[in-house]
Amino acid sequence: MSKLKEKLAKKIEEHRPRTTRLVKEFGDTKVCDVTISQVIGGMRGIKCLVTDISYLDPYEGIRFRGYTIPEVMEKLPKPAGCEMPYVEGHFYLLLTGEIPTEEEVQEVINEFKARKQVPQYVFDLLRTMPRDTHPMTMFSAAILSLQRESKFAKAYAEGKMNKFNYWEYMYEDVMDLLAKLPEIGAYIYRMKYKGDTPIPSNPDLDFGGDFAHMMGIDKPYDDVMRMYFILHSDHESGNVSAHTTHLVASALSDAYYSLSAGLNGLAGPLHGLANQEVLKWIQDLRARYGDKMPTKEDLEKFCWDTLNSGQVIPGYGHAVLRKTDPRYTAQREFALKHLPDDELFQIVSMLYEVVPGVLEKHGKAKNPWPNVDAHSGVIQWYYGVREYDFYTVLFGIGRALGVLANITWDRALGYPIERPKSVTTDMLEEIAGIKK
Ligand SMILES: CC(=O)SCCNC(=O)CCNC(=O)[C@H](O)C(C)(C)COP(=O)(O)OP(=O)(O)OC[C@H]1O[C@@H](n2cnc3c(N)ncnc32)[C@H](O)[C@@H]1OP(=O)(O)O
Ligand SMILES: O=C([O-])CC(=O)C(=O)O
Repeated sequence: MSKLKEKLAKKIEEHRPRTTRLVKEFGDTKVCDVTISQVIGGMRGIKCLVTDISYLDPYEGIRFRGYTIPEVMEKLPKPAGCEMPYVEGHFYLLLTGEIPTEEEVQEVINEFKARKQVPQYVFDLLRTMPRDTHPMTMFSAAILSLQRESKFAKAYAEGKMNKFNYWEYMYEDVMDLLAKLPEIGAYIYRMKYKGDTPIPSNPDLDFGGDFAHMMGIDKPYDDVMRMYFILHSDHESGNVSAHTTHLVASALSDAYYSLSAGLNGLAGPLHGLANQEVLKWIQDLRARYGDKMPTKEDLEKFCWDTLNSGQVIPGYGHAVLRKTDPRYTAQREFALKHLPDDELFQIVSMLYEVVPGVLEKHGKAKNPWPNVDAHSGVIQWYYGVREYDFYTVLFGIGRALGVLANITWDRALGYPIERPKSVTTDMLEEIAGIKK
Protein backbone atom coordinates (compact mmCIF):
# COMPACT_ATOMS: atom_id res chain seq x y z
CA MET A 1 0.00 0.00 0.00
CA SER A 2 1.35 3.47 -0.88
CA LYS A 3 2.15 5.82 1.99
CA LEU A 4 -0.60 8.17 0.81
CA LYS A 5 -3.16 5.36 0.90
CA GLU A 6 -1.90 4.29 4.33
CA LYS A 7 -2.22 7.83 5.63
CA LEU A 8 -5.70 8.08 4.14
CA ALA A 9 -6.71 4.78 5.77
CA LYS A 10 -5.64 6.16 9.14
CA LYS A 11 -7.50 9.44 8.61
CA ILE A 12 -10.62 7.55 7.56
CA GLU A 13 -10.50 5.33 10.64
CA GLU A 14 -10.22 8.43 12.82
CA HIS A 15 -13.04 10.23 11.03
CA ARG A 16 -15.65 7.46 10.81
CA PRO A 17 -16.77 7.61 14.47
CA ARG A 18 -17.55 11.34 14.08
CA THR A 19 -19.99 10.66 11.25
CA THR A 20 -21.46 7.60 12.99
CA ARG A 21 -22.01 9.55 16.22
CA LEU A 22 -23.68 12.48 14.43
CA VAL A 23 -26.14 10.14 12.76
CA LYS A 24 -26.77 7.88 15.78
CA GLU A 25 -26.96 10.42 18.57
CA PHE A 26 -27.96 13.62 16.79
CA GLY A 27 -29.75 12.35 13.72
CA ASP A 28 -32.93 14.27 14.57
CA THR A 29 -31.23 17.60 15.24
CA LYS A 30 -32.47 20.22 12.79
CA VAL A 31 -29.90 21.85 10.46
CA CYS A 32 -32.13 24.37 8.67
CA ASP A 33 -35.67 25.09 7.48
CA VAL A 34 -36.64 24.90 3.83
CA THR A 35 -38.84 27.51 2.18
CA ILE A 36 -40.95 27.32 -0.96
CA SER A 37 -38.60 29.70 -2.80
CA GLN A 38 -35.70 27.37 -2.01
CA VAL A 39 -37.62 24.34 -3.26
CA ILE A 40 -38.48 26.09 -6.53
CA GLY A 41 -35.27 28.12 -6.71
CA GLY A 42 -32.55 25.55 -7.15
CA MET A 43 -32.23 24.66 -3.45
CA ARG A 44 -30.17 27.81 -2.89
CA GLY A 45 -28.82 27.97 0.66
CA ILE A 46 -30.23 24.65 1.86
CA LYS A 47 -27.57 22.97 3.98
CA CYS A 48 -27.96 19.40 2.85
CA LEU A 49 -24.50 18.22 1.79
CA VAL A 50 -21.38 17.52 3.79
CA THR A 51 -17.72 17.74 2.78
CA ASP A 52 -14.53 18.51 4.65
CA ILE A 53 -12.44 19.11 1.57
CA SER A 54 -13.34 22.75 1.06
CA TYR A 55 -15.73 25.35 2.43
CA LEU A 56 -17.07 28.46 0.71
CA ASP A 57 -17.76 31.51 2.83
CA PRO A 58 -19.91 34.04 0.92
CA TYR A 59 -17.59 36.94 1.83
CA GLU A 60 -14.20 35.32 2.20
CA GLY A 61 -14.47 32.78 -0.61
CA ILE A 62 -12.98 29.33 -0.73
CA ARG A 63 -10.79 27.62 1.84
CA PHE A 64 -9.21 24.32 0.90
CA ARG A 65 -9.02 22.12 4.01
CA GLY A 66 -9.15 25.29 6.09
CA TYR A 67 -6.46 27.14 4.13
CA THR A 68 -7.11 30.30 2.10
CA ILE A 69 -5.71 30.54 -1.44
CA PRO A 70 -2.68 32.66 -0.41
CA GLU A 71 -1.96 30.19 2.40
CA VAL A 72 -2.14 27.20 0.04
CA MET A 73 0.16 28.92 -2.45
CA GLU A 74 2.60 29.81 0.28
CA LYS A 75 2.66 26.53 2.23
CA LEU A 76 2.66 23.83 -0.45
CA PRO A 77 6.03 22.62 -1.79
CA LYS A 78 7.06 24.02 -5.17
CA PRO A 79 9.24 22.61 -7.94
CA ALA A 80 12.73 24.15 -7.95
CA GLY A 81 12.73 27.62 -9.51
CA CYS A 82 8.94 27.74 -9.82
CA GLU A 83 6.48 30.28 -8.47
CA MET A 84 3.51 27.94 -8.03
CA PRO A 85 3.15 24.74 -5.98
CA TYR A 86 2.99 21.19 -7.24
CA VAL A 87 -0.58 20.17 -8.19
CA GLU A 88 0.24 16.79 -6.67
CA GLY A 89 0.87 18.46 -3.30
CA HIS A 90 -2.48 20.22 -3.50
CA PHE A 91 -4.21 16.92 -4.22
CA TYR A 92 -2.47 15.43 -1.18
CA LEU A 93 -3.83 18.33 0.89
CA LEU A 94 -7.37 17.89 -0.44
CA LEU A 95 -7.32 14.17 0.22
CA THR A 96 -5.66 14.09 3.65
CA GLY A 97 -6.12 17.58 5.09
CA GLU A 98 -2.35 17.85 5.63
CA ILE A 99 0.29 19.98 3.93
CA PRO A 100 2.67 17.38 2.46
CA THR A 101 6.44 17.34 2.76
CA GLU A 102 8.61 17.36 -0.39
CA GLU A 103 8.97 13.60 0.00
CA GLU A 104 5.22 13.05 0.26
CA VAL A 105 4.68 15.12 -2.88
CA GLN A 106 7.30 13.05 -4.68
CA GLU A 107 5.38 9.88 -3.79
CA VAL A 108 2.23 11.24 -5.42
CA ILE A 109 4.28 12.25 -8.47
CA ASN A 110 5.62 8.70 -8.66
CA GLU A 111 2.16 7.19 -8.26
CA PHE A 112 0.82 9.32 -11.11
CA LYS A 113 3.85 8.46 -13.21
CA ALA A 114 3.11 4.74 -12.82
CA ARG A 115 -0.54 5.25 -13.82
CA LYS A 116 -0.40 7.91 -16.52
CA GLN A 117 -0.30 5.79 -19.70
CA VAL A 118 -3.49 6.47 -21.67
CA PRO A 119 -4.75 3.39 -23.55
CA GLN A 120 -4.66 3.71 -27.35
CA TYR A 121 -8.42 3.13 -27.64
CA VAL A 122 -9.05 6.51 -25.98
CA PHE A 123 -7.11 8.30 -28.72
CA ASP A 124 -8.82 6.12 -31.34
CA LEU A 125 -12.20 7.16 -29.96
CA LEU A 126 -11.26 10.84 -30.00
CA ARG A 127 -10.09 10.52 -33.59
CA THR A 128 -13.45 9.09 -34.71
CA MET A 129 -15.29 12.19 -33.48
CA PRO A 130 -15.91 15.02 -35.95
CA ARG A 131 -13.20 17.66 -35.34
CA ASP A 132 -15.79 20.35 -34.70
CA THR A 133 -17.15 18.41 -31.69
CA HIS A 134 -16.91 20.59 -28.59
CA PRO A 135 -13.72 19.74 -26.65
CA MET A 136 -15.78 19.17 -23.48
CA THR A 137 -17.78 16.48 -25.30
CA MET A 138 -14.50 14.88 -26.36
CA PHE A 139 -13.05 15.13 -22.85
CA SER A 140 -16.12 13.68 -21.16
CA ALA A 141 -16.41 10.88 -23.76
CA ALA A 142 -12.72 9.99 -23.35
CA ILE A 143 -13.17 9.66 -19.60
CA LEU A 144 -16.34 7.62 -20.03
CA SER A 145 -14.58 5.30 -22.46
CA LEU A 146 -11.98 4.57 -19.77
CA GLN A 147 -14.69 3.13 -17.53
CA ARG A 148 -13.78 -0.38 -18.68
CA GLU A 149 -10.59 0.06 -16.58
CA SER A 150 -12.55 0.58 -13.36
CA LYS A 151 -11.21 -1.50 -10.46
CA PHE A 152 -14.19 -0.41 -8.38
CA ALA A 153 -16.75 -1.71 -10.92
CA LYS A 154 -14.80 -4.95 -11.35
CA ALA A 155 -14.56 -5.59 -7.61
CA TYR A 156 -18.28 -4.86 -7.22
CA ALA A 157 -19.16 -7.27 -10.03
CA GLU A 158 -16.99 -9.94 -8.42
CA GLY A 159 -18.64 -9.41 -5.04
CA LYS A 160 -15.31 -8.42 -3.48
CA MET A 161 -16.39 -5.15 -1.96
CA ASN A 162 -18.22 -4.15 1.19
CA LYS A 163 -19.07 -0.80 2.74
CA PHE A 164 -15.75 -0.70 4.58
CA ASN A 165 -13.46 -1.19 1.64
CA TYR A 166 -15.39 0.66 -1.13
CA TRP A 167 -13.06 3.61 -0.70
CA GLU A 168 -9.94 1.56 -1.40
CA TYR A 169 -11.15 0.67 -4.89
CA MET A 170 -12.43 4.19 -5.42
CA TYR A 171 -9.00 5.52 -4.47
CA GLU A 172 -7.35 3.24 -7.04
CA ASP A 173 -9.68 4.46 -9.80
CA VAL A 174 -9.24 8.07 -8.74
CA MET A 175 -5.45 7.85 -8.93
CA ASP A 176 -5.54 5.98 -12.26
CA LEU A 177 -7.92 8.53 -13.74
CA LEU A 178 -6.30 11.73 -12.45
CA ALA A 179 -2.90 10.66 -13.74
CA LYS A 180 -4.29 10.41 -17.29
CA LEU A 181 -6.24 13.68 -17.48
CA PRO A 182 -3.38 16.02 -18.50
CA GLU A 183 -2.51 13.88 -21.52
CA ILE A 184 -6.14 13.45 -22.59
CA GLY A 185 -6.71 17.21 -22.37
CA ALA A 186 -3.52 18.16 -24.19
CA TYR A 187 -4.14 15.51 -26.86
CA ILE A 188 -7.55 16.99 -27.60
CA TYR A 189 -5.98 20.44 -27.87
CA ARG A 190 -3.17 19.47 -30.22
CA MET A 191 -5.37 17.19 -32.32
CA LYS A 192 -8.13 19.74 -32.71
CA TYR A 193 -6.30 23.05 -32.94
CA LYS A 194 -2.62 22.44 -33.68
CA GLY A 195 -2.72 20.53 -36.93
CA ASP A 196 -3.09 17.14 -35.24
CA THR A 197 0.39 17.17 -33.68
CA PRO A 198 0.05 15.58 -30.22
CA ILE A 199 3.18 15.75 -28.05
CA PRO A 200 3.93 12.64 -25.97
CA SER A 201 4.08 12.92 -22.19
CA ASN A 202 7.45 13.43 -20.50
CA PRO A 203 7.32 11.02 -17.56
CA ASP A 204 9.92 13.02 -15.63
CA LEU A 205 7.72 16.10 -15.33
CA ASP A 206 5.16 16.92 -12.66
CA PHE A 207 1.41 17.31 -13.38
CA GLY A 208 1.56 21.01 -14.32
CA GLY A 209 4.94 20.77 -16.03
CA ASP A 210 3.97 17.79 -18.17
CA PHE A 211 0.69 19.42 -19.15
CA ALA A 212 2.49 22.57 -20.34
CA HIS A 213 5.00 20.38 -22.20
CA MET A 214 2.21 18.40 -23.95
CA MET A 215 0.41 21.64 -24.86
CA GLY A 216 3.68 22.74 -26.48
CA ILE A 217 3.92 25.98 -24.50
CA ASP A 218 7.09 27.24 -22.83
CA LYS A 219 7.65 28.50 -19.31
CA PRO A 220 6.07 30.07 -17.35
CA TYR A 221 2.98 28.26 -18.72
CA ASP A 222 3.82 25.35 -16.38
CA ASP A 223 3.34 27.73 -13.45
CA VAL A 224 0.22 29.22 -15.03
CA MET A 225 -1.28 25.74 -15.14
CA ARG A 226 -0.19 24.76 -11.63
CA MET A 227 -1.97 27.88 -10.40
CA TYR A 228 -4.96 27.28 -12.66
CA PHE A 229 -5.50 23.64 -11.63
CA ILE A 230 -5.15 24.47 -7.93
CA LEU A 231 -7.52 27.44 -8.08
CA HIS A 232 -10.19 25.50 -9.97
CA SER A 233 -9.93 22.29 -7.95
CA ASP A 234 -12.82 22.54 -5.52
CA HIS A 235 -15.65 24.84 -4.44
CA GLU A 236 -17.40 22.92 -1.68
CA SER A 237 -20.08 20.40 -2.62
CA GLY A 238 -23.14 22.20 -3.95
CA ASN A 239 -21.81 23.51 -7.26
CA VAL A 240 -23.12 21.67 -10.31
CA SER A 241 -19.95 19.70 -11.17
CA ALA A 242 -19.19 18.62 -7.60
CA HIS A 243 -22.78 17.85 -6.76
CA THR A 244 -23.31 15.85 -9.95
CA THR A 245 -20.15 13.83 -9.43
CA HIS A 246 -21.21 13.12 -5.84
CA LEU A 247 -24.77 12.25 -6.85
CA VAL A 248 -23.76 9.82 -9.58
CA ALA A 249 -21.14 8.20 -7.33
CA SER A 250 -23.76 7.76 -4.61
CA ALA A 251 -25.39 5.08 -6.78
CA LEU A 252 -22.02 3.26 -6.52
CA SER A 253 -21.20 4.31 -10.05
CA ASP A 254 -17.41 4.36 -10.36
CA ALA A 255 -15.12 7.39 -10.68
CA TYR A 256 -15.18 7.31 -14.50
CA TYR A 257 -18.98 7.45 -14.74
CA SER A 258 -19.15 10.04 -11.99
CA LEU A 259 -16.48 12.43 -13.27
CA SER A 260 -17.79 12.26 -16.83
CA ALA A 261 -21.25 13.22 -15.52
CA GLY A 262 -19.85 16.04 -13.40
CA LEU A 263 -17.97 17.43 -16.37
CA ASN A 264 -21.14 17.48 -18.44
CA GLY A 265 -22.51 19.90 -15.84
CA LEU A 266 -19.32 21.93 -15.87
CA ALA A 267 -19.87 22.36 -19.62
CA GLY A 268 -22.94 24.55 -19.03
CA PRO A 269 -22.58 28.32 -19.66
CA LEU A 270 -23.83 29.27 -16.19
CA HIS A 271 -21.07 27.12 -14.66
CA GLY A 272 -17.61 26.28 -16.05
CA LEU A 273 -18.31 27.24 -19.65
CA ALA A 274 -18.63 30.85 -18.48
CA ASN A 275 -14.85 31.22 -18.89
CA GLN A 276 -15.27 30.53 -22.61
CA GLU A 277 -18.24 32.90 -22.69
CA VAL A 278 -16.19 35.70 -21.10
CA LEU A 279 -13.55 35.56 -23.82
CA LYS A 280 -16.19 35.36 -26.53
CA TRP A 281 -17.99 38.35 -25.04
CA ILE A 282 -14.76 40.37 -24.84
CA GLN A 283 -13.95 39.49 -28.45
CA ASP A 284 -17.41 40.74 -29.48
CA LEU A 285 -16.69 43.91 -27.55
CA ARG A 286 -13.36 44.38 -29.31
CA ALA A 287 -14.94 43.70 -32.69
CA ARG A 288 -17.37 46.53 -32.04
CA TYR A 289 -14.58 49.06 -31.39
CA GLY A 290 -12.00 47.83 -33.92
CA ASP A 291 -8.44 48.86 -33.06
CA LYS A 292 -9.56 51.55 -30.63
CA MET A 293 -9.24 50.72 -26.93
CA PRO A 294 -12.80 51.00 -25.55
CA THR A 295 -13.41 53.61 -22.88
CA LYS A 296 -15.25 52.94 -19.64
CA GLU A 297 -18.34 54.55 -21.19
CA ASP A 298 -18.06 52.13 -24.14
CA LEU A 299 -17.85 49.21 -21.72
CA GLU A 300 -20.83 50.43 -19.76
CA LYS A 301 -22.88 50.69 -22.94
CA PHE A 302 -21.80 47.22 -24.03
CA CYS A 303 -22.87 45.81 -20.63
CA TRP A 304 -26.28 47.42 -20.92
CA ASP A 305 -26.70 46.12 -24.47
CA THR A 306 -25.93 42.61 -23.17
CA LEU A 307 -28.42 42.92 -20.32
CA ASN A 308 -31.10 44.54 -22.48
CA SER A 309 -30.89 41.69 -24.96
CA GLY A 310 -31.72 39.30 -22.10
CA GLN A 311 -28.21 37.84 -21.69
CA VAL A 312 -26.19 37.54 -18.51
CA ILE A 313 -22.80 39.21 -18.16
CA PRO A 314 -20.50 36.20 -18.11
CA GLY A 315 -17.99 35.93 -15.28
CA TYR A 316 -20.05 38.04 -12.89
CA GLY A 317 -22.45 36.93 -10.17
CA HIS A 318 -22.46 33.83 -8.04
CA ALA A 319 -24.90 31.55 -6.27
CA VAL A 320 -23.04 31.73 -2.94
CA LEU A 321 -20.30 34.39 -3.12
CA ARG A 322 -21.20 37.96 -2.22
CA LYS A 323 -17.79 39.56 -2.81
CA THR A 324 -15.04 39.37 -5.44
CA ASP A 325 -14.01 35.73 -5.82
CA PRO A 326 -10.52 35.26 -4.29
CA ARG A 327 -9.74 33.02 -7.29
CA TYR A 328 -10.29 36.12 -9.44
CA THR A 329 -8.00 38.12 -7.16
CA ALA A 330 -5.26 35.48 -7.28
CA GLN A 331 -5.32 35.54 -11.08
CA ARG A 332 -5.42 39.33 -11.14
CA GLU A 333 -2.32 39.45 -8.96
CA PHE A 334 -0.57 37.01 -11.31
CA ALA A 335 -1.55 39.15 -14.30
CA LEU A 336 -0.40 42.37 -12.62
CA LYS A 337 2.99 40.74 -12.18
CA HIS A 338 3.35 38.95 -15.52
CA LEU A 339 1.19 40.74 -18.08
CA PRO A 340 0.44 44.23 -16.71
CA ASP A 341 0.52 45.92 -20.12
CA ASP A 342 -1.54 43.35 -22.00
CA GLU A 343 -4.46 45.04 -23.74
CA LEU A 344 -6.93 42.30 -22.95
CA PHE A 345 -5.94 42.35 -19.28
CA GLN A 346 -6.54 46.08 -19.27
CA ILE A 347 -10.04 45.52 -20.64
CA VAL A 348 -10.65 42.87 -17.96
CA SER A 349 -9.45 45.36 -15.33
CA MET A 350 -11.70 48.11 -16.68
CA LEU A 351 -14.63 45.69 -16.64
CA TYR A 352 -13.93 45.12 -12.94
CA GLU A 353 -14.45 48.86 -12.42
CA VAL A 354 -17.58 49.04 -14.58
CA VAL A 355 -19.63 45.82 -14.35
CA PRO A 356 -20.44 45.76 -10.59
CA GLY A 357 -21.97 49.25 -10.83
CA VAL A 358 -24.02 48.26 -13.90
CA LEU A 359 -25.28 45.06 -12.25
CA GLU A 360 -26.17 46.98 -9.11
CA LYS A 361 -28.18 49.47 -11.16
CA HIS A 362 -29.78 46.59 -13.07
CA GLY A 363 -30.93 45.36 -9.67
CA LYS A 364 -31.25 41.64 -10.28
CA ALA A 365 -27.98 39.85 -9.52
CA LYS A 366 -27.51 39.22 -5.80
CA ASN A 367 -23.76 39.39 -6.32
CA PRO A 368 -22.43 42.00 -8.76
CA TRP A 369 -18.78 40.98 -8.29
CA PRO A 370 -16.57 38.89 -10.61
CA ASN A 371 -16.12 35.14 -10.22
CA VAL A 372 -13.17 32.98 -11.24
CA ASP A 373 -14.29 32.76 -14.87
CA ALA A 374 -13.98 36.52 -15.43
CA HIS A 375 -10.21 36.24 -15.29
CA SER A 376 -8.99 32.82 -16.35
CA GLY A 377 -9.33 33.28 -20.11
CA VAL A 378 -7.22 36.42 -20.42
CA ILE A 379 -4.19 34.63 -18.94
CA GLN A 380 -4.63 31.66 -21.29
CA TRP A 381 -5.00 34.04 -24.21
CA TYR A 382 -1.79 35.84 -23.29
CA TYR A 383 0.19 32.59 -23.24
CA GLY A 384 -1.16 31.58 -26.64
CA VAL A 385 -4.20 29.41 -25.88
CA ARG A 386 -6.67 31.46 -27.86
CA GLU A 387 -9.10 28.68 -28.80
CA TYR A 388 -11.45 29.67 -26.03
CA ASP A 389 -13.87 26.79 -26.46
CA PHE A 390 -11.03 24.68 -24.98
CA TYR A 391 -10.95 26.60 -21.68
CA THR A 392 -13.53 24.46 -19.88
CA VAL A 393 -11.37 21.37 -20.44
CA LEU A 394 -8.66 23.14 -18.43
CA PHE A 395 -11.24 23.85 -15.75
CA GLY A 396 -12.33 20.19 -15.87
CA ILE A 397 -8.81 18.86 -15.24
CA GLY A 398 -8.56 21.13 -12.22
CA ARG A 399 -12.05 20.34 -10.95
CA ALA A 400 -11.32 16.61 -11.15
CA LEU A 401 -8.86 16.99 -8.25
CA GLY A 402 -11.56 18.15 -5.88
CA VAL A 403 -14.52 16.06 -6.95
CA LEU A 404 -12.47 12.87 -7.06
CA ALA A 405 -11.07 13.54 -3.57
CA ASN A 406 -14.68 14.06 -2.50
CA ILE A 407 -16.05 10.79 -3.83
CA THR A 408 -13.18 8.88 -2.24
CA TRP A 409 -14.27 10.28 1.12
CA ASP A 410 -17.95 9.72 0.25
CA ARG A 411 -17.28 5.99 0.00
CA ALA A 412 -15.01 6.01 3.04
CA LEU A 413 -17.72 7.53 5.21
CA GLY A 414 -20.46 5.30 3.85
CA TYR A 415 -22.68 8.07 2.53
CA PRO A 416 -25.82 6.48 1.09
CA ILE A 417 -27.45 6.85 -2.30
CA GLU A 418 -28.69 10.45 -2.67
CA ARG A 419 -32.41 10.64 -3.06
CA PRO A 420 -34.18 13.85 -2.00
CA LYS A 421 -37.97 14.02 -2.05
CA SER A 422 -40.00 15.95 -4.60
CA VAL A 423 -43.50 17.37 -4.20
CA THR A 424 -46.11 18.57 -6.67
CA THR A 425 -47.18 22.18 -7.30
CA ASP A 426 -50.58 21.27 -5.79
CA MET A 427 -48.81 20.23 -2.61
CA LEU A 428 -46.82 23.47 -2.43
CA GLU A 429 -50.06 25.44 -2.88
CA GLU A 430 -51.56 23.45 -0.03
CA ILE A 431 -48.54 24.16 2.17
CA ALA A 432 -48.87 27.85 1.23
CA GLY A 433 -52.54 27.75 2.28
CA ILE A 434 -53.81 28.94 -1.11
CA LYS A 435 -55.44 25.72 -2.24
CA LYS A 436 -58.87 24.72 -1.10
C1 LIG B 1 -17.27 28.47 -11.83
C2 LIG B 1 -18.63 29.00 -11.81
O1 LIG B 1 -19.56 28.29 -12.03
S1 LIG B 1 -18.81 30.61 -11.34
C3 LIG B 1 -20.29 31.11 -12.20
C4 LIG B 1 -20.06 31.20 -13.68
N1 LIG B 1 -21.26 31.73 -14.39
C5 LIG B 1 -21.33 32.99 -14.87
O2 LIG B 1 -20.42 33.79 -14.69
C6 LIG B 1 -22.57 33.34 -15.64
C7 LIG B 1 -23.13 34.68 -15.21
N2 LIG B 1 -23.69 34.60 -13.87
C8 LIG B 1 -24.92 34.04 -13.65
O3 LIG B 1 -25.66 33.65 -14.57
C9 LIG B 1 -25.41 33.89 -12.22
O4 LIG B 1 -24.82 34.90 -11.42
C10 LIG B 1 -25.08 32.50 -11.61
C11 LIG B 1 -25.63 31.38 -12.49
C12 LIG B 1 -23.58 32.32 -11.46
C13 LIG B 1 -25.72 32.40 -10.22
O5 LIG B 1 -27.10 32.36 -10.39
P1 LIG B 1 -28.11 32.71 -9.20
O6 LIG B 1 -27.61 32.15 -7.92
O7 LIG B 1 -29.47 32.32 -9.64
O8 LIG B 1 -27.92 34.30 -9.15
P2 LIG B 1 -28.89 35.40 -8.51
O9 LIG B 1 -29.70 34.85 -7.39
O10 LIG B 1 -28.06 36.59 -8.25
O11 LIG B 1 -29.88 35.68 -9.73
C14 LIG B 1 -30.91 36.62 -9.62
C15 LIG B 1 -31.18 37.25 -10.98
O12 LIG B 1 -30.03 37.99 -11.38
C16 LIG B 1 -29.60 37.57 -12.65
N3 LIG B 1 -28.15 37.59 -12.74
C17 LIG B 1 -27.27 36.96 -11.93
N4 LIG B 1 -26.02 37.15 -12.41
C18 LIG B 1 -26.12 37.91 -13.52
C19 LIG B 1 -25.19 38.38 -14.46
N5 LIG B 1 -23.90 38.11 -14.39
N6 LIG B 1 -25.65 39.11 -15.49
C20 LIG B 1 -26.98 39.38 -15.61
N7 LIG B 1 -27.91 38.91 -14.75
C21 LIG B 1 -27.47 38.19 -13.73
C22 LIG B 1 -30.08 36.13 -12.74
O13 LIG B 1 -30.10 35.68 -14.08
C23 LIG B 1 -31.42 36.21 -12.09
O14 LIG B 1 -32.31 36.79 -13.02
P3 LIG B 1 -33.86 36.33 -13.08
O15 LIG B 1 -34.42 36.73 -11.76
O16 LIG B 1 -34.40 37.10 -14.24
O17 LIG B 1 -33.87 34.85 -13.27
O1 LIG C 1 -19.68 27.35 -6.46
C1 LIG C 1 -20.35 27.42 -7.50
O2 LIG C 1 -21.60 27.29 -7.54
C2 LIG C 1 -19.72 27.69 -8.81
C3 LIG C 1 -18.25 27.86 -8.73
O3 LIG C 1 -17.73 28.95 -8.53
C4 LIG C 1 -17.42 26.67 -8.85
O4 LIG C 1 -17.97 25.56 -8.90
O5 LIG C 1 -16.19 26.80 -8.91
